[in-house]
Amino acid sequence: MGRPPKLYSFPDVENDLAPNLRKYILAEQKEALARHGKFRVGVSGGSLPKTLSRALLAPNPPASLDKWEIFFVDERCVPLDHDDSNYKALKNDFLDQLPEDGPKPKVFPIDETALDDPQEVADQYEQTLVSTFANRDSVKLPLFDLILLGCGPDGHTASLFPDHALLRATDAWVLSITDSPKPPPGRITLSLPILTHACAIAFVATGGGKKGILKKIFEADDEGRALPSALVNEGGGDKVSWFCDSAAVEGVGFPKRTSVI
Ligand SMILES: O=C1O[C@H](COP(=O)(O)O)[C@@H](O)[C@H](O)[C@H]1O
Repeated sequence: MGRPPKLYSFPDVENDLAPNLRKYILAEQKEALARHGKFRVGVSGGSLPKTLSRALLAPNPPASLDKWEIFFVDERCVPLDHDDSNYKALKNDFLDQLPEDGPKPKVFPIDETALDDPQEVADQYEQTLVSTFANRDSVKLPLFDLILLGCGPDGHTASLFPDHALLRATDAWVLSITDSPKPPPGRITLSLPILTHACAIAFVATGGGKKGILKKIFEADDEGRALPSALVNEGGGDKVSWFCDSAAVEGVGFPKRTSVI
């Protein structure tokens, strides 16, 4: 690996990982606000929203939350109130837990009008990105301030799955998938180049169910190197940080850090 990612390992999610993730996110927020007065964040579904809320809600939500713009790195093509919806997970675990009278982020869910046509959902979401990011960068690629990713037990991240043709897609910002190996089959996802273009990229992977796959990703042999999460490591280099607990990194030989400075 040229510019290796940072691998953080914490004994416990609640007491160690969450406060360090908070410190990291607030540092990225500070830099983003200094750069352009906004904090544009891409979030995942799965287990991420729960850990995010542990990190951000206590002792109090960030004061500048009204400067946050939250997008989804991937979404399942289901109604926003469906249990499989990544938006619903973020809403239940984080948005609905914010104090009523406090600042609120601006959130960009998918359009629900064409859920039976994932390509249409992807095109609409790409248009959302185009209109939001249009004044920056001359928009060759949207520049997220922070991307927060999960890593599935098979090494997938966002809705980019091992060996899938979407891993080679470079033209569109938002891609559709109709044969996701993990249900539901219809989904949209940011493409790999958009993920790795971000200013900062953080994976959150916890629990013993992740340990085998993290070993493969960080050992990066032929099989491991080709996994979607490993491709983010390769493309993002030292912009990438992994927030893991001891159970997830057991047996991983890669150098580990124990605290965000
Ligand atoms: O299906 C998905 O899975 C991944 C990983 O989820 P996790 O529960 O193993 O953390 C998630 O990052 C992605 O957003 C989601 O759609």
